[in-house]
Amino acid sequence: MSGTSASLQPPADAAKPVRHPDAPAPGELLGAHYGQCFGCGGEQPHGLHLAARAGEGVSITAEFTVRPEHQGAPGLAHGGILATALDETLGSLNWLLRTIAVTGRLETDFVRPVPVGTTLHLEAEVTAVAGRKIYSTATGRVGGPDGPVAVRADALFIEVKVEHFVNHGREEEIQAAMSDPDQLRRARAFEVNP
Ligand SMILES: CCCCCCCCCCCCCCCC(=O)SCCNC(=O)CCNC(=O)[C@H](O)C(C)(C)COP(=O)(O)OP(=O)(O)OC[C@H]1O[C@@H](n2cnc3c(N)ncnc32)[C@H](O)[C@@H]1OP(=O)(O)O
Repeated sequence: MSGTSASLQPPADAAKPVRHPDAPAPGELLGAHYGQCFGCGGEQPHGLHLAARAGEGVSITAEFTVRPEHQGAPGLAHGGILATALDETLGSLNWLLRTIAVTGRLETDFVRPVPVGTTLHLEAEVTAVAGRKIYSTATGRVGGPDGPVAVRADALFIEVKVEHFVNHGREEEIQAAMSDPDQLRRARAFEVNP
């Protein structure tokens, strides 16, 4: 079964997304926005280590290989992990808009089981923007970028100020992120939404 709830339908006056002039070029790897991020961080041993690449327009491609620590049923990826991979890919789109945003709603269809060892080929794009609301959609395919769809999602991200993280995040991680020597990650965290 698939379908999208009313809150994921952009309003009639929604705008087309506009790629930021300083967005990474198509084909360029985005890198992690935070080393400890479970989705993309390289310092997170059990994380997904998802590698996202800028596409044309406001689109992203990404890959994630299911490891044994990502199982739900024996030999199969946990559904929540697959939803995380979709969420992370969708979240990466916001860097192409140069907007900081968090997931408000994520609706996921699980179409096929995904065995351990499989590489999930993800594709996501922003479909519309209405004020602070960013509407986007993603698929994850198996067997190659043109293989059958195993998972798909529609999402609503909401633009936030950096204070969202500073006010709600645990102090020690916020301080560490603020002094991250990686200039690009600092820029993604602090300069996109002054
Ligand atoms: C110092 C270190 C910095 C680090 C910098 C890092 C930067 C890069 C980090 C990115 C990280 C990526 C990782 C992957 C993406 C996550 O996983 S993000 C984590 C998961 N998400 C969250 O934790 C969000 C938790 N929720 C919230 O904080 C609040 O509910 C929100 C989403 C900010 C919204 O609250 P709000 O700002 O008060 O906005 P609100 O007025 O309620 O809603 C605004 C509009 O959105 C609509 N809306 C809000 N929620 C929903 C919903 N669930 N369903 C439908 N509509 C909704 C409202 O109806 C409203 O619509 P309009 O009335 O304007 O038409």
